[in-house]
Amino acid sequence: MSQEAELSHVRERIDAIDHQLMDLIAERAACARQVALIKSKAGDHQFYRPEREAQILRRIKAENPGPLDDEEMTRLFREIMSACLALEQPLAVAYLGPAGTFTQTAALKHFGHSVSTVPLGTIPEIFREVEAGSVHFGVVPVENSTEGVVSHTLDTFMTSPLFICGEVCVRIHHHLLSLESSLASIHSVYSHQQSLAQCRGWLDQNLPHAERVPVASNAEAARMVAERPGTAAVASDAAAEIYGLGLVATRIEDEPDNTTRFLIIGRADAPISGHDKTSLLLACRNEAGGLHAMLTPLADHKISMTRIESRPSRRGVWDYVFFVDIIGHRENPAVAAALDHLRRETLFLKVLGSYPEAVL
Ligand SMILES: C=C(O[C@@H]1C=C(C(=O)O)C=C[C@H]1O)C(=O)O
Repeated sequence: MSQEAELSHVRERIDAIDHQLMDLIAERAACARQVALIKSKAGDHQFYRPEREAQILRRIKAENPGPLDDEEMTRLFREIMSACLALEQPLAVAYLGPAGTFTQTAALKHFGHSVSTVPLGTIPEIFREVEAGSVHFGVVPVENSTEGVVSHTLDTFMTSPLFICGEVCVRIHHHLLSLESSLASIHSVYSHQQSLAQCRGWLDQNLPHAERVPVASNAEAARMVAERPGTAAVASDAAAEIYGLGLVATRIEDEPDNTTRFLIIGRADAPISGHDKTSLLLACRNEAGGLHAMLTPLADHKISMTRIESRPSRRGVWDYVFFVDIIGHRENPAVAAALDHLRRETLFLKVLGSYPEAVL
């Protein structure tokens, strides 16, 4: 067979597969519509089901036959589900803007591209809009593998009635964006203070004399730099594209596997998915053994803790509060028993939410 004939044979096969795929996706979308009808009839307006989506994505990952890797395969299914859900209920998701931030990347990674993303200026504003019901969910950064905790997010949870209903991790690559084409012409570098910190080593080495200017977000830095010759921003390639900037240097983060974890916040948490986490806010007695007494119930019920963070309470009543993440859903019997026990051992316990462990 000639190369032409061989190619056209395989292409015919691809066309036929695409046709089948389209029919199957359309059939899937019709099923999602049917689900919406059944839910509406029962007066259930919870169209978005994070636990069900997590289960589907986990199954896709487990059954993926290759040659596409798990990340690619789950990403494709993430988008199919996102489009199907949009037929049931178009979701509005607030994130820390402006357009082009890593928080927007996190929102799209978690929900897929069929949601509308709403940029807001500050973390407390995101909480307020979700509370007010003007958006369905919010996405906020909570911790970075190099720089640690995003304290603003934790502090906002102390007074918020909202729940955590999901988590998503994004690999962060920082680039140096500018109107200039050489490092020698750059006298100031703008970015969010976390990003400046994540690139400290590179900046010390390559731009030791440039002033570092912390601003509200990386994307805001890119927006400002687009109007200021002689400056540069540390931000994402999405921001470079949106604000028309060139990349003077790429991947300038000090840690190659620099990852940020984001939380999805909503007015309710998520039902059991089978692989869940629970986030807690605790205050213990300010006395010898206080912290020990707080952790004993977790150990007694064999609950693993994945994170513990202390923050000044800023309320005067307790000196410090602790943010603790544990494995398991609050409705799992062992977790429920540990929480009962914890309630007796601590001055204050608030369950910030149970939610599926990140799949993507
Ligand atoms: C179809 C449903 O509703 C939504 C859409 C889903 C999908 O497309 O698979 C999954 C969960 C929900 O977010 C459902 O609840 O099963």
